[in-house]
Amino acid sequence: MKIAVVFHSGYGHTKRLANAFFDELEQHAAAQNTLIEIDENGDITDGQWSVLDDADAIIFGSPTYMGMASWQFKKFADESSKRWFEDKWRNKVAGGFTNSGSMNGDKHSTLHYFVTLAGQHGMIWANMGMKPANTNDADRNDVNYVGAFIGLMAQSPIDADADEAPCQGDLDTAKAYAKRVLEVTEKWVG
Ligand SMILES: Cc1cc2nc3c(=O)[nH]c(=O)nc-3n(C[C@H](O)[C@H](O)[C@H](O)COP(=O)(O)O)c2cc1C
Repeated sequence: MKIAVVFHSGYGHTKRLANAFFDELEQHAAAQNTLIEIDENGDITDGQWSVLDDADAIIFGSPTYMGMASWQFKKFADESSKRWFEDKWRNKVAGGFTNSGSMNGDKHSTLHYFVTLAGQHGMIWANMGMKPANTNDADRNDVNYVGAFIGLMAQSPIDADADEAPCQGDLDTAKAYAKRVLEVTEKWVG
């Protein structure tokens, strides 16, 4: 099972989330994983494109900026059109995560964009497969306190450093989502 995580992070908070997700993938012997960071110019290397082409699952990640994925992620997504022409990513598993300053912050637009991107490539979307923590007893550090079903959402206060946000609950949610991606990929790849 080959799982690739490709993400952008302007200031390190989304990278902290990506690292938590990736660390959980690495706990599973059956998975061969690669973490790919889109650089400040919106680029990845030819070797990294090859890793994506060879993967069974590709997980997209970006901060939410002005209600959408960052322009660097969008540049990467536009570049992926070269794969679209050849159906290179067809039937790979896809998933995605985003992080933003507000609890809501229009993160849904970013995840929806990832779902659309995955659909254009003919990929199979892996949702969260877990309940939100939304009762009276719920705590900010509970798994899926931000409460998304479609993909992973995290929140980082805008004045928090990247070594303190997203909070542990969101990092635990990233780990739970990594398990979900492993489960879906294993079933799909067989
Ligand atoms: C250009 C820009 C636009 C932003 N737009 C939003 C937004 O639409 N919604 C939101 O909740 N936070 C927004 N934020 C806050 C970031 O999402 C937040 O600081 C996030 O943790 C940044 O992640 P990063 O460190 O991976 O870049 C914005 C920040 C920047 C710099």
